[in-house]
Amino acid sequence: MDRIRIRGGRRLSGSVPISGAKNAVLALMPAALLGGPLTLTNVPDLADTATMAALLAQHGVVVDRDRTAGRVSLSGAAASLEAPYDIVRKMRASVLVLGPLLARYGQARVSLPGGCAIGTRPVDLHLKGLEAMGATIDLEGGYIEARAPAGGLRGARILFPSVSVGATENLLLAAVLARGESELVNAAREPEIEDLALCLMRMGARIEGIGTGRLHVQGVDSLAAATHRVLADRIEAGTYACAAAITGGELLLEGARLEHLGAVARVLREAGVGLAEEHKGLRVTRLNGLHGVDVQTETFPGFATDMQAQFMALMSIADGASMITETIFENRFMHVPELMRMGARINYHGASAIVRGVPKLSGAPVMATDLRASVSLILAGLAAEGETIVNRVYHLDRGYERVEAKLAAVGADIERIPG
Ligand SMILES: CC(=O)N[C@H]1[C@@H](OP(=O)(O)OP(=O)(O)OC[C@H]2O[C@@H](n3ccc(=O)[nH]c3=O)[C@H](O)[C@@H]2O)O[C@H](CO)[C@@H](O)[C@@H]1O
Ligand SMILES: C=C(OP(=O)(O)O)C(=O)O
Repeated sequence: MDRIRIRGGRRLSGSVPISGAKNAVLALMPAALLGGPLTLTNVPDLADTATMAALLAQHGVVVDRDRTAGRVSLSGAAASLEAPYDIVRKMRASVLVLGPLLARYGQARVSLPGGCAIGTRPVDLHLKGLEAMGATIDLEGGYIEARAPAGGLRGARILFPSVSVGATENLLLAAVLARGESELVNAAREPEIEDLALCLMRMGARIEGIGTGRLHVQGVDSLAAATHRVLADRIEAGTYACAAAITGGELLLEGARLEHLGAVARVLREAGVGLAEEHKGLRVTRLNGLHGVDVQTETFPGFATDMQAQFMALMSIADGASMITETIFENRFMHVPELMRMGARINYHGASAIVRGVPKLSGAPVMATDLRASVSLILAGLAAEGETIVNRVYHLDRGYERVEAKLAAVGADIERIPG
């Protein structure tokens, strides 16, 4: 297994190209099951993109992927309507093939994704929404067995009792080919959903209310070919913003958009980080000292749960205390004991952690159990005195394209040690 070695204490400066968003591309690629061909550009070269490509290929979609150019073309009809356990267990977003398969082919058999390190993550809202559209769902042998009524899925009014990014995406993907009108109420408003809706519109879908919590969809008979550029990854951008801040540096995040950071931008500014939108992207500067700021994770435009671990690393060297409350996932503090091994002072109980800033962190061998936890340890390593070795880098490779190369290019002393 690869590891990453960091020798901390270097101030970062320069430009970092922000890749296409992992969480957008994982919802966009399954749209190819609805029609097409679909060509996506600005596709990040990630383990998760490769997993989604493999899943679609085993469904029978022809995947033409140019990793260097960041382009994926997806064409052809599905020959298999089954998403097998061996692929779904690697990546929960695989469940996003369910809505499209059911809408276009009238049936699907998709492995239940199960929980993961950050929480139990059920898919009940996805299934209830599809049932409201007339589908019959059985859970059998660890699989979701779904069947549309004769004549196909029917449009429906779906009121989400709580906001779910994945359920909104799955039901939007299903509603665009359902008969009649659908309304998704209390839908997630994350920028990745707007990106999915815009791509579906390019393919011929009829959607109103894009960017709001209420999506109206008028089903159409078929979707046609389209080309769509994946939006920039706001979580990668937020992560590099923390890298600039934690090293006292300045970075231009090429392609990043301030409006997509939501509350992350406000909180970073309160902490003493300068953010300015420029023609090429977002300039991030650590102004003077860093101050402790309290945050609570929320759905967009609130503070993203996917930025919580990185912000905690930053707060670990701020002046004063910061209370960080995780409201989205029940077990998303696995970075805490590892940050503490590097000298961070953190107390946590239940969903809240109090971080009392220390003047210096010290390098240590550390291990992470999920994607954002891993990158928070890299951030801590950039600021720490001495050497940090981050183990289990495969988590990082799910969501960060060439992280060590991007950081080394702006002055970090970082390298990958092949395992
Ligand atoms: C590939 C992708 O885009 N992943 C993102 C997506 O995950 P994902 O789509 O899985 O997250 P959701 O928004 O669905 O989950 C939010 C909360 O709702 C719960 N829930 C969800 C569905 C359901 O049917 N029942 C239910 O109870 C979840 O357990 C969780 O506690 O949004 C999360 C919240 O912004 C991000 O952290 C993930 O990075
Ligand atoms: C939790 C995340 O992703 P996923 O939903 O793919 O596990 C993430 O991107 O931080």
